[in-house]
Amino acid sequence: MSETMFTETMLSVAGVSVAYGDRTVLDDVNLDVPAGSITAVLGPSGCGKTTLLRAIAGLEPITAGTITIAGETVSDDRRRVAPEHRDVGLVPQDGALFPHLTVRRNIGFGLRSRAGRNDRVEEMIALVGLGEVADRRPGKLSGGQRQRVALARALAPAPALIGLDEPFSALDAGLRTRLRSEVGRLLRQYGATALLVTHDPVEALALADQVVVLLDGRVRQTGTPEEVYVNPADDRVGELFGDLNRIVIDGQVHVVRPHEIRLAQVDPGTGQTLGTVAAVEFRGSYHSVFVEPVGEGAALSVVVPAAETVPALGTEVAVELAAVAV
Ligand SMILES: Nc1ncnc2c1ncn2[C@@H]1O[C@H](COP(=O)(O)OP(=O)(O)OP(=O)(O)O)[C@@H](O)[C@H]1O
Repeated sequence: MSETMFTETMLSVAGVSVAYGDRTVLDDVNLDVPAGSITAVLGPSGCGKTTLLRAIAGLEPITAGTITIAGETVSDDRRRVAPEHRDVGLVPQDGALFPHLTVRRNIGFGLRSRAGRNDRVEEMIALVGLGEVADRRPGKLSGGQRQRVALARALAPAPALIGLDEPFSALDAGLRTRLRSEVGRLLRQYGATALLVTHDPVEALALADQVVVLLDGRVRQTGTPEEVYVNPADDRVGELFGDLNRIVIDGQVHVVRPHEIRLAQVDPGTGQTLGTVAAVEFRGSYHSVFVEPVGEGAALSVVVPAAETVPALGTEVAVELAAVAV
């Protein structure tokens, strides 16, 4: 966890399974979300992320296990509390706003009691910074504005838990990054407890206190962003976060990230790992350089900052661990 100490568990998913017909899509899933924190469920398409969120929201029956929200058991083998009584706010993938209602009325939609409704709506509009477009309908908003309305609508009733389903996937790259940090800031400012499901490792690492890696309907690893990135439970988890290199130094195999190795001048007789530059891809602030090792092994992926010179294709280079390099 980050600096904050989380004590109360706001969401507990214990031994939960879900099946569609005779096909099990969630198998004995366990996760706890501490109050006031953000947990990301990360996994590739089809691993069961949306199903998990739907089960938590009460939209999907479970076949085994228990779901507890704010101390109340909402799903187990005997009971399934209706979605509207679960105290969960959902931000679906496409925002799912009501097209015929203004921003203001969309945000106020889930507020049952009239008392204080207007004040609450204005508070939410201010929180997400949509004052200037509050009387527009969703069709007249940008994608980023629509997602902020969806977030405000989910937050308005002050639910125990906010569930976000790939909330940035429909947005272009620049807006995605901007909105991601903005939503992270809003959730923290608000003290919300959130479960974010995503296939995007950057999103999970950037936003979450805790990352739960879901593969084929099973939790493969749970940890802080640093833990799952630096010490993946196995290769499949490691590969979710991008290139993994296996580099042999003095007969020992090191499994390292691209930024943990670097290119060096070939120094004969030193037992370096040698290879030739097989491909170079420009990635904006850095180049990804792929080195085909001499002898066996897959190409090594090395990060070279854009300000540094990139060797030409075919150049013979040495690859060494950045940590031991001098
Ligand atoms: N209503 C349904 N009936 C039958 N199978 C379903 C149903 N909904 C989802 N599935 C299947 O269950 C599996 C998990 O789907 P789910 O949508 O939860 O995955 P996901 O990780 O959210 O994927 P994506 O990121 O593509 O949305 C998939 O194989 C999917 O095809």
